[in-house]
Amino acid sequence: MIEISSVSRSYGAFKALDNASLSITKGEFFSLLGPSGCGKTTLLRMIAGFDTPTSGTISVDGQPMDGIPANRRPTNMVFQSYAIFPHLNVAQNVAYGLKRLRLPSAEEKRRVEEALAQVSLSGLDARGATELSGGQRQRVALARALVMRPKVLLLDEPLSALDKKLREQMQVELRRLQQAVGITFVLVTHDQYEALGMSDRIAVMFGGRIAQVAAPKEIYQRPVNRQVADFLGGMNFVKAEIVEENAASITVDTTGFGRVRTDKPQAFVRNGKAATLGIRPERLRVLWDDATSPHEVSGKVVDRHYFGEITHLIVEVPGLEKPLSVSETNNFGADDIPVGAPIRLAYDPDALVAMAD
Ligand SMILES: Nc1ncnc2c1ncn2[C@@H]1O[C@H](COP(=O)(O)OP(=O)(O)OP(=O)(O)O)[C@@H](O)[C@H]1O
Repeated sequence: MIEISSVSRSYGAFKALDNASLSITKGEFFSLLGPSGCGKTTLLRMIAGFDTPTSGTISVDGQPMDGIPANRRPTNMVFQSYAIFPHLNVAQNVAYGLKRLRLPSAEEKRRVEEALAQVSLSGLDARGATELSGGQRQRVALARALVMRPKVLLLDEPLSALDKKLREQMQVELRRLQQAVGITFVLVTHDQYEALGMSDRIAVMFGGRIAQVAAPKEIYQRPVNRQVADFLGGMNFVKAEIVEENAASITVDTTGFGRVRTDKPQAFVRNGKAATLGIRPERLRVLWDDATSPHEVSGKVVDRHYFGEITHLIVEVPGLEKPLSVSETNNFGADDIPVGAPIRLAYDPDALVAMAD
């Protein structure tokens, strides 16, 4: 559907995007995720036609986009700032782009109503654009893009202006909307929860380069390197040495977790013998009383942070350079474990991931 082939974008000597290649499938909800300045907006703008690659090509539906202006592309963009016209009402805002198509007025009205229904704004046609909540403004911006029936909807941090509750609600709605209309969505975000929760696949970017492209679970559980692992949430890193590597798995030696064989993450490229073994804090579980596990480490609680439904325990384990961070639910009383207490932790070997250094 969208083919991005060796695309770079330089501003003077600075490479905002460095040789990015990517295939986005028809009907996919695809996210570009990365920290500020990693080049994700630059890539989105080039798909939209608001910017031009310095080298490389972008095709949509098999058609190269070189030289095709934004308004002639089968794409439509929803901006972070909404860019809603304050002097027009809701229906006029949504109809704005349609004017150029010179549709019969009944047909135009029908399409506006359809788009408003898609974003759950039916009945607000006559409302002034300034008389809307943040969430409603966001919906108008979406309806205005959808009414053009694009093949691809490009969304540049569309939810970043909303407060947390509303943002979470809109994430669910946006995902539902995408599934209902079946249009390919490409979303730019720096919020890992947003990307994990909404996407079919995610491209994680750093410094103008694509580090990993995979489904949310794969990205979260099998990050290719520490940078990706870190960006997607908490991760314990343990020093490791590669003893064997084949097409499907990697075997590493560690202190603390011993010799571990893990599935190989996609696009794993080793750099000598040194590697890192990672385990997410929620994949370490407290072993209570006499419970045992074939896979356990033991240590001492050195700090504790309470977060309502969960507690973060910081556990020093002999032989490990850094204490382990453990995220345990408070169902069983993790919030009552005192600092200084001895503790045993169980883990599933499948939760361990070897990463390139
Ligand atoms: N017109 C421009 N001239 C010079 N540098 C630019 C220009 N546009 C973007 N850049 C630089 O290119 C890099 C990538 O910018 P881009 O907007 O793609 O980042 P981003 O990942 O979307 O970040 P953010 O989340 O902050 O928007 C940044 O370092 C930015 O300063």
